[in-house]
Amino acid sequence: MLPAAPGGVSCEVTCPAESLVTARVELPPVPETCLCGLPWGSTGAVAPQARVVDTPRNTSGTRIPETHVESLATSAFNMSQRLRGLTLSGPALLTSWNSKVVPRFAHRIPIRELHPFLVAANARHEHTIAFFYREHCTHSLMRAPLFAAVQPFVANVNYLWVDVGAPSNILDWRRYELTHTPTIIVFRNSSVMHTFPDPTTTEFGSLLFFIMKLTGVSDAMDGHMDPSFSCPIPDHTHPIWKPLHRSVQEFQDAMGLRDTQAEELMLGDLQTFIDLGLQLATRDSRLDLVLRYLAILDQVRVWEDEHSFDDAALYVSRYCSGGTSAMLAALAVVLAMLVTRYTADPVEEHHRRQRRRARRAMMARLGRIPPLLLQNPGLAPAGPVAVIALVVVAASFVAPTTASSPSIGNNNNSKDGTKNKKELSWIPTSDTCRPTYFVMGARKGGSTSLYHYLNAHPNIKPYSMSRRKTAPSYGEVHFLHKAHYSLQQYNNKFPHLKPGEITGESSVSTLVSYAAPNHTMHFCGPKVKFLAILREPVARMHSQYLMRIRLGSRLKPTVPFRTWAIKELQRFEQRVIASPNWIDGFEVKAPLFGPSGNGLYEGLYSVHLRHWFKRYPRDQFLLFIYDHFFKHPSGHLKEAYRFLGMDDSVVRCRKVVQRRFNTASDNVRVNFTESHIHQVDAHTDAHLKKFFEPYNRDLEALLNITLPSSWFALDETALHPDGLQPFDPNKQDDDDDYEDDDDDSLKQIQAPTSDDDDDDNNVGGGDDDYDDDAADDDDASSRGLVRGPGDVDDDDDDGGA
Ligand SMILES: Nc1ncnc2c1ncn2[C@@H]1O[C@H](COP(=O)(O)OS(=O)(=O)O)[C@@H](OP(=O)(O)O)[C@H]1O
Repeated sequence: MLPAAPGGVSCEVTCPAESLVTARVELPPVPETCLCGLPWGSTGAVAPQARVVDTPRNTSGTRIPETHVESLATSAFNMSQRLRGLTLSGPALLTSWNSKVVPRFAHRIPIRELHPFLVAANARHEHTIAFFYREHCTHSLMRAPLFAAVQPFVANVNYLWVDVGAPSNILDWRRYELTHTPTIIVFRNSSVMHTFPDPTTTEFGSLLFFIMKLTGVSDAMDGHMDPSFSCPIPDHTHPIWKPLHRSVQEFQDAMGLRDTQAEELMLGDLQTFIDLGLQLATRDSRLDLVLRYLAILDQVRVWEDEHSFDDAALYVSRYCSGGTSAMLAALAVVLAMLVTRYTADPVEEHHRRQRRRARRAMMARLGRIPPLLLQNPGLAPAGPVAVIALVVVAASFVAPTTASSPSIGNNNNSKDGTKNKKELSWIPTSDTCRPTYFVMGARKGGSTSLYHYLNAHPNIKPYSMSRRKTAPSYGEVHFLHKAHYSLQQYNNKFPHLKPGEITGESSVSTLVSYAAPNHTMHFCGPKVKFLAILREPVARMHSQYLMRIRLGSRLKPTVPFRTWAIKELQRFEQRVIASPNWIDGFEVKAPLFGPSGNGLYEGLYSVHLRHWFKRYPRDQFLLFIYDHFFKHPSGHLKEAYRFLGMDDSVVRCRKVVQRRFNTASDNVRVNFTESHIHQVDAHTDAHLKKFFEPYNRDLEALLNITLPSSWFALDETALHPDGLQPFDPNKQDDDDDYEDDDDDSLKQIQAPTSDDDDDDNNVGGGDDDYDDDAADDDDASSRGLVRGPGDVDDDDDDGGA
């Protein structure tokens, strides 16, 4: 973003990936910040105000007329006001519908009928020009009049409107290699002659452009070309599609609206639609609809790795093709904002009263807003957008902000200890999760000890295992990264809490899970807190290796540490090669491994933390360095208590921290005597340290800390120019060293099976040695934990303590 210009805001406007133009425009003043990354398709009646401050060009370097960019930018800007992170792209699309520039398609054939048609046309040696559209693709609709306008001038050709229809037509989409709508394809003798995905110019019309291109006069138009824009056809092979599509359907079903009905309702009477949404937002029974829709947005966000609801809404609108979804997404965002503002944090019964009061206040204010709007003629042109805007502004006026809310465990008091009636609390319902803090790792970082130390506090209650529990709790629930359980089943794993009490869990895969931040936000809300102990990555890796051998968990005692390290490095590199975009500037863009992780991947703390920081503010994390924590454990434990809002004077911390949990001797299953091959030799240590060095430096920068020098200390002379070398270069690493997991005792400790795909959506394909259940092996068995059969899937457990 550029610095604000006098009297306005400058921002870099870049079209989404499928568009072509990059330009910098100066925009009128807006609250907070300016809006970037708008869909260029959001056009409509606007008052031009944006000013281009450099020369817009498309990706092929062609200069784009400034006036055109200005009008598009202004149009998008005006219709998509940014309000506290919200882009109302739905209403923006809606405006173009309402303006009635777009006729409904008069002539159409479904794509399924196109092939027989072409075969028949072929028999007659005819050409066919087909305009592929989707009913709810705004861009298709906007191009349609241009296509229609040219029709009278086209002779001796079949002129077709082809409805690409629903996902069930995917084979036909593939047959014609359709990726976007609108697309124009010219067929000759029933085979494709030319394909023009969204060939569009506002001045000449898409087909006219096509004809000019055919006749060779198109070069003359280059200076007048628009940036292209179109609706991508959803990738139905992508794993997200099914849940996304299902969620959208469920949402619309739950609202009692078919897609077209919703659309008509919106088009016919936007105010009614908004009123309906607001009613939903104020009724308990319907809040889950909003949350459900947020789940859709979350899915999209996980997929696209976007940063805010408006981006997610944008993608929903694209992948669900059109105005309805965009509108619903935008509306859902508004509602969600209202909901989250009015249902902020923890637990107890008396907070329900607060919530009821808050809801009454909200309803009163909402009831007042439309008349206010009507009385203010200045707001009239903004219409529906302003309605939503004012609702949001009004809601934020009466509701507390996240920053001002109290910390967990002390949620009824403001920071200075006085009661603040305006501060509302997050009330866990069946829709929210019971734990309010998470020890998130790192694996082998001492998290078991930390979790036990925390639980020594009388008001911090541990994760409760089932009634049939056979071993002490280690706090791993495997919910946030795998979603094996329903929320209710998850909550049942925790005790019921009295006022002033909190509970939490410790699943060491949480830190590295790509899906967990979104899951946590979705199920546990914005106020939960996180603790982690970060251990020097090579030591951490070594500890993990030894644990696996001691437990006989997929690693034979004959495998030297160096061999395992090489194998892990290779796995890491293979995954990186398979997913070249997984990281960008130490920011993870794609999950490289599932929760089973990888010896190296798990030590890239900055990468994982940065992913978390995108979802939760930094001050909700308490991060310890292993070396520091265990040097002065009692002082740091007190700090952890205070961080969780608990009184640190009621526990004798010095006594509590005397015990070490989950040490080497706690997790021995096989007869194993450590020898030199199990140690970290200088060569391996040097190469691994070298590997981790940039990530550790990045961690220092991210957390603004100085790590202990031991994290970087390496013996340069032990480095080999060709990288980490096996003990015997002639000996291939034998996969037999990595045992198949046919050990029943290990199977017992796996998390319950589920039809759910791995939420982390590994790239790089399967690695049989390391499936996701290995994570659970690590999490559970690593701690010497022996679960009884009922402990892992005892979903009927009422969890009561
Ligand atoms: N008080 C104290 N001081 C120093 N070190 C300690 C302490 N408590 C736990 N530990 C060490 O932490 C390692 C176990 O970490 P985790 O509990 O996070 O392991 S796990 O991922 O949950 O399996 C494990 O490390 P290794 O012994 O190297 O395997 C524990 O010894």
